[in-house]
Amino acid sequence: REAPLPLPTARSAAGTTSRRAPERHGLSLDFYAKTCPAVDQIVGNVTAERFRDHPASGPAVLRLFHHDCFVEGCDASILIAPTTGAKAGEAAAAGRAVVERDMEENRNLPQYGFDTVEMAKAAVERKCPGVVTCADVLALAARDFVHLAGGPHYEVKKGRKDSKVSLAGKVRGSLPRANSTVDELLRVFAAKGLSAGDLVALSGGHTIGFAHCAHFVGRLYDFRGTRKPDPFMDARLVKALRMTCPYTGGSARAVVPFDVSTRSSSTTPTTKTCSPGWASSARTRRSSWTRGPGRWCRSSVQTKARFFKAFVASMDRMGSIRVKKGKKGEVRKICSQHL
Ligand code: HEM
Ligand SMILES: [Ca+2]
Repeated sequence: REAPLPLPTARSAAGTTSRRAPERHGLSLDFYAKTCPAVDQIVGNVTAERFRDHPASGPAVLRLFHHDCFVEGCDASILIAPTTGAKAGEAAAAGRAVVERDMEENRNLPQYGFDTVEMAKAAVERKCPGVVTCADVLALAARDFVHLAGGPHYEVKKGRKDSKVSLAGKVRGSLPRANSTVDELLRVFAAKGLSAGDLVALSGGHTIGFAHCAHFVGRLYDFRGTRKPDPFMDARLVKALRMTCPYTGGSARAVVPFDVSTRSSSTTPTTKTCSPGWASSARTRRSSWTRGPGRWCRSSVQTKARFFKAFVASMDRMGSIRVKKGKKGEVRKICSQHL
């Protein structure tokens, strides 16, 4: 019997560095107490309606929040509209992307995620014009959808300013990729001040949502030139995924839910978090944890309560990355356009 691994709980993750996110970044729960006291509720009305009419908005918004915070901090830089018209032609001709959304990493972020944030922001603007930032609306909406989808509820600290720029050049290397090794993921997270514990907990975001077949089809049929599936993947999972994702001739638009049912698997957070999403990158033998990435993952999300606690703490840390204050930022009126 192997000795139990240290658990990457919220406390140990925070304790590994001197980070004290909330105070350091000056975010607070009552930031809009005087200027827009009902902001949580106003956003909540919109997210509840969107979840009812268009549930896929939930994962879309959660992912937006992640893609925002990892590139230049949580400043709504991801929300600036992609290049269109003459400028798009010029940029394409020069082989150059302009804003973050022009980059390949962000191209398949679903439009309904952006629309949802825009709707929530419009509702807030009607009640408290020019006060609440898009960055804060995004943080609140992401929180709402986590809860609506059956996850934990938590309070969101506010006070983030919106960015004055959105630059395509800042994207490369800032976001984790589907084929990153664990070591690469750890580096990307560390560069944002996030620990291995945060990486595991936040991967729980993949409890909801969808992935395009292209991200993993090689692992289903020809893992690293072996003409066999990835040996680290559960055979039932491979079978289930192959039904949606043929090796050739499939639709580039086909997606599968992260939380694929393998029938005999239970629906504990352990299975959900550590299965498709985790198996994907936690397989490399070169990593320090690889003697049992699954085991490491499983041990940290053993119980729902523990996983929820770690997830909430890590969301708070992710939501505090490089927050802009004062004149360093703006309060946009429409999230897709700078002032
Ligand atoms: C740990 C490193 C991560 C990697 C390698 C990763 C990778 C991916 C990939 C490849 C997809 C599928 C995209 C598509 O095919 O359209 C995806 C979707 C998603 N990711 Fe991540 N991601 C990571 C971290 C996160 C974090 C930190 C969160 C938020 C807490 C998150 C939330 C989501 C959500 C909710 C979706 C589904 C989006 C939808 O259905 O519209 N991811 N991710
Ligand atoms: Ca950003």
